[in-house]
Amino acid sequence: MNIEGTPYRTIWPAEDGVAVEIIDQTRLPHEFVTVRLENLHDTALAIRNMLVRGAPLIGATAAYGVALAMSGDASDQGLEHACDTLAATRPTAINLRWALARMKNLLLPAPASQRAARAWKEAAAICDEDVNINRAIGEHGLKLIQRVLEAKGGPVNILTHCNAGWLATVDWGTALAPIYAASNAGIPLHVWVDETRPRNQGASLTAWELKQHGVPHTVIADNTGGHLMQHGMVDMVIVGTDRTTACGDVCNKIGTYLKALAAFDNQVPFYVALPGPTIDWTLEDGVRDIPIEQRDAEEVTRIRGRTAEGEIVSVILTPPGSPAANYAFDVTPARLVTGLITERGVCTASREGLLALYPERQ
Ligand SMILES: CSC[C@@H](O)[C@@H](O)C(=O)COP(=O)(O)O
Repeated sequence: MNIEGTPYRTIWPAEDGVAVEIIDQTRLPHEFVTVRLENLHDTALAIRNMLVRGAPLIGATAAYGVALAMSGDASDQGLEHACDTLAATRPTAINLRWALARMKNLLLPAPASQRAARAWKEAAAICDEDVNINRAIGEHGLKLIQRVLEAKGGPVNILTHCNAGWLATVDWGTALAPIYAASNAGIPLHVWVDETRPRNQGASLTAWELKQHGVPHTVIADNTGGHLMQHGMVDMVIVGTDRTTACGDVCNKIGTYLKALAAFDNQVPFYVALPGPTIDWTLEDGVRDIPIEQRDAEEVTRIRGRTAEGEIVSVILTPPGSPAANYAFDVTPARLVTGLITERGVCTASREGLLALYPERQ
């Protein structure tokens, strides 16, 4: 992705080779700031405080966190400590655990003297794989968008929730990858961007990305999607996911389930784009089994933005003393999902559908 003409990924090793650099996503869309992560502590804080977020990027960052930790203490205890610390940062996105398991399986049998070098190489490989996976998701999703174009003409109106774009991954994104592929192919399209309270990843991040790429879009309040669907103003929904079960239940940013219900009621196709590492093959029933992160109530009671004078401030929305709850994710049952867009193709949201694409998981 190009930012003002400069190609960027969301995470990269620093030039001096002893740190990692990220884009601080808490500062967007008002300021573009990069931050150096120097050690395990910095990395864990960056994930927990959501300087980096989005399931695939959390996984990639955790892999680099292990590499940074190995550069300091490459003992067995050092490795255990790094993996435990990073695993405790956020509970829902399975990519975090997937990346840590991959690093641990690689590093544990290796001599301590070789662990740091191997960890840096593996973290870079995870990042490169993520980019290739997302590019492939884009190509498969593009065909779905092309079909809508052929059926009804343009522009194709796509609704998305949260940010599952290049900022949520190393590059390209998952839900936004087909949109970028379609835009690059010259397909006329328009994206409805759910603001995605409480942290506003849609209004702050998705809108910013789409603007950088020149994709026409409109930010809407979270409750608007149902109305638009009733009036034929949404041709398809594409969202990302933080964890999808082996049976195709999809966990994603809070509010996704309500969009799926509205889409189902209005016969609007509801697609979920995901890389293989987001599938949790150990779980079946997503509503019952996926741990849902609960974050600080202040994310609900306050809102952050820029004043007319250019100052970035946080203001209070609620009466003093009103309690608030902040469930960060919800689960959309497979029966509401039209299809899963993966790097290996599109399948039904079902065990059979997923196994047809990932037969090695039989
Ligand atoms: C490609 S990212 C898919 C999901 O991670 C995304 O939709 C999402 O819910 C992100 O949540 P966040 O809390 O911002 O990390």
